[in-house]
Amino acid sequence: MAAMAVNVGRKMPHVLTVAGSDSGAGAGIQADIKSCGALGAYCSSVITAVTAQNTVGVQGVHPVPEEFVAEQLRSVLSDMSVDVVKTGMLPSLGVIKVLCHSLKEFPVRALVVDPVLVSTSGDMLAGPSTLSGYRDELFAMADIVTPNLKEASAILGGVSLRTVADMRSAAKSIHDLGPRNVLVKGGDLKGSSDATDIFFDGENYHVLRGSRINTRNTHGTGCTLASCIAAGLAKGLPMLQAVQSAKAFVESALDYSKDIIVGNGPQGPFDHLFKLDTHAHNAGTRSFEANDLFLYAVTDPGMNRKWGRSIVDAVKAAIEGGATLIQLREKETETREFIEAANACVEICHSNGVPLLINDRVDVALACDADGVHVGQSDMPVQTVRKILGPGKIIGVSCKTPDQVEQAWADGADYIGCGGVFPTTTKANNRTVGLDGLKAVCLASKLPVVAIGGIGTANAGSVVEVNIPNLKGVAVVSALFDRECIATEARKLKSILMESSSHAKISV
Ligand SMILES: Nc1ncnc2c1ncn2[C@@H]1O[C@H](COP(=O)(O)OP(=O)(O)OP(=O)(O)O)[C@@H](O)[C@H]1O
Ligand SMILES: Cc1ncc(CO)c(N)n1
Ligand SMILES: [Mg+2]
Repeated sequence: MAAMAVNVGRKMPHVLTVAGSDSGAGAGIQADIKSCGALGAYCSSVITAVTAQNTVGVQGVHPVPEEFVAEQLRSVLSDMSVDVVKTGMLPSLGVIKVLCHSLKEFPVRALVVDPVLVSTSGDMLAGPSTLSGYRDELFAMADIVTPNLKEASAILGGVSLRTVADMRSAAKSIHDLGPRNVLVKGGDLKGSSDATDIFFDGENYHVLRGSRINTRNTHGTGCTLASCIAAGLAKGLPMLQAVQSAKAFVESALDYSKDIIVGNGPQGPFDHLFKLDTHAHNAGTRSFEANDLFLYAVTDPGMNRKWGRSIVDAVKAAIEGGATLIQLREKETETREFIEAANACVEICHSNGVPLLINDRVDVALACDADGVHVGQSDMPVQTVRKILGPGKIIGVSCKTPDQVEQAWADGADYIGCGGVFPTTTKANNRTVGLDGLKAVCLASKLPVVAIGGIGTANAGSVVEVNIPNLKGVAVVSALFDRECIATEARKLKSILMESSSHAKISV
């Protein structure tokens, strides 16, 4: 006889969201799944409508037939031990009826109703009959209802809500419609310097104050808040605590994401997964800008020995003279000494806002938390470096040909070092590509390019005059580090680059 499937193990807190899909993924089902995931709850999803939506607005709405919403509800509720149901966009009275029917057949521990009526862009997300469905059917079953100001006003027949006192009386009136708790959200309260919501449990009012984050990235705050409340309840929090922690989550997510750029419209999404390790890692790392390549200084142990300088002193002087990026290229230095110097250089570079890269040695870059690594064609493959360093670090690759450039881009590099442009004594047996080779590489590259090899004050101008937009700078070794005063040479070189680039397209 076949054994019955028996579930032994851990039960995940489980939220079912019954909502619409947002193709832009900042709100709707997508926000709900990300929010629950971020808080450690499992989130299943019954889709009530598919919207064509972005950061500009809602371009189209395609409701899912009511019978098929019913079928999805049955599939999930009959099998998956849902703790809490959270609702978002319910496009018709029919869908509300189907949901109420399913909840009676398969009761859950709590019901969170976000009465989505209009998107922030002003587009209708619910039909005219929906409002009566909420009032007459769903609210009585709800543990909490979370209208924003416009929704609260619509639910109450169009009363105007302009102050926190108005929000209190709205919360009371909506409570009279049957839900156990009401949260009137003040995200849209005009002229408010904080973000105040009113929570009413039928007896007490709680004024929930938050800091207002100054950002355009607020698309989906309402969906996120309601999902976080649902996740909190699924994990066993009492209602007020679930609401308070949900509000704190939204505030942190908005703050973390206040400058992210996704889409060109007036209301961008935010990053629900900001607490992931990968994100924490990125947050501390300065993002790479192509202009960092402008005056790129590469250290050389032989030259430092010759002039009696430490790596750290050489780096300080290069930065003082205006170097925009430092690469430590220490082929012969002992690992212990290399790491000590690299740690000191990271500090100096970061306090001056200059990125520090390590040549070839991924282990040293990790050990000192440098900004990235520069590798040659016979060093560790770029894909492997990327895997080890993660998405936030800078990876540069030396390339001589368009094929190598294409490969570097496909493997996830951030910039190309092209050379030797001119003959050099710094690198033995290195084929010179010339200005023509440099040009071919720049034309083939989707990534920014820095020219390297035999470049100094005498010929830097001719490099700039190659005049291809993604040629972003020159990398130098001897021209700085094999000179008596590094800072003076760096200044001279920088002014030549600036002067030539004011005629060409290369720019700071
Ligand atoms: N700029 C902001 N800074 C901090 N908190 C905010 C901000 N905007 C909204 N909030 C908070 O986010 C939560 C959601 O409120 P909001 O009024 O934005 O909902 P909503 O209009 O339903 O959102 P949407 O429909 O865009 O998903 C509330 O707790 C609110 O106080
Ligand atoms: C699908 C969907 N649900 C809810 C909202 C409210 O933010 C939206 N914009 N889109
Ligand atoms: Mg909303």
